[in-house]
Amino acid sequence: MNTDPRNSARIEQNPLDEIATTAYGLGIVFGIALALLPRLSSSSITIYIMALSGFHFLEYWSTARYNSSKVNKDSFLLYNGHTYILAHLSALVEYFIEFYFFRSYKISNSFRLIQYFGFFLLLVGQIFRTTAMVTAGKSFSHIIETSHNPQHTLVTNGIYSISRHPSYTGFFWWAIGSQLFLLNPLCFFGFLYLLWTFFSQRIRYEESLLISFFKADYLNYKAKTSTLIPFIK
Ligand SMILES: C[S@@+](CC[C@H](N)C(=O)[O-])C[C@H]1O[C@@H](n2cnc3c(N)ncnc32)[C@H](O)[C@@H]1O
Repeated sequence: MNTDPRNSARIEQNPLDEIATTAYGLGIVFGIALALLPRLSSSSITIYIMALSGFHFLEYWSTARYNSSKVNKDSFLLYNGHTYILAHLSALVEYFIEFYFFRSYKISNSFRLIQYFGFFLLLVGQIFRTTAMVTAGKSFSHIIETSHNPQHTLVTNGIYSISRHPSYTGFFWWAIGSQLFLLNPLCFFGFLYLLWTFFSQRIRYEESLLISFFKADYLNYKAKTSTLIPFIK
């Protein structure tokens, strides 16, 4: 058993009432969406809500399980900035407006292939995201580390040998896939633009720090591993 206090979750950063309420709330949202699944003429919105609720639960769970010293009430990543909340609200608004005015397009069989592809991206995105958090373990942090701490080692194995930034790649394709799945053309392009801009800047900044921490080791890793986000080398 690991008794090193540096690896333990800090109780003052994890108010148990808040953690329990948040997890319960996410479970209720998931459960309501699941119960509505067979009752609606289009199931994509309920599956999207289940995927969103599952995503936020897994963010806390994988941090708590594999990176416990860094877990805190914000690890659910529910308050991920105004743009993030606005993006999901826009997706819901677009979906419902189009469902109201162009119902036949939203439930048409002609677009099934796009939806299947979107669902596939959503699923693969979630697998990349969670696997990255599990693989990186203590080297992972929701906030970019600006100084090198001794527990932070360079991770290049497992999913990090497939993509240099698997958690970002996963999040990128998850979000793009969700808009294909919802058949939301406006949010599809909006998400694509916002996410690409966000991740290209974040990766540039994160890598400048990683190079200062790991020097040639990171440069070698970078030279042989792609990001799997289009046009981000
Ligand atoms: C939110 S995590 C994202 C990790 C990675 N960019 C990804 O997408 O899987 C950010 C932290 O991970 C660290 N990090 C990124 N790539 C890493 C790697 N290959 N090995 C160790 N730490 C890494 C960064 O220093 C930063 O503090």
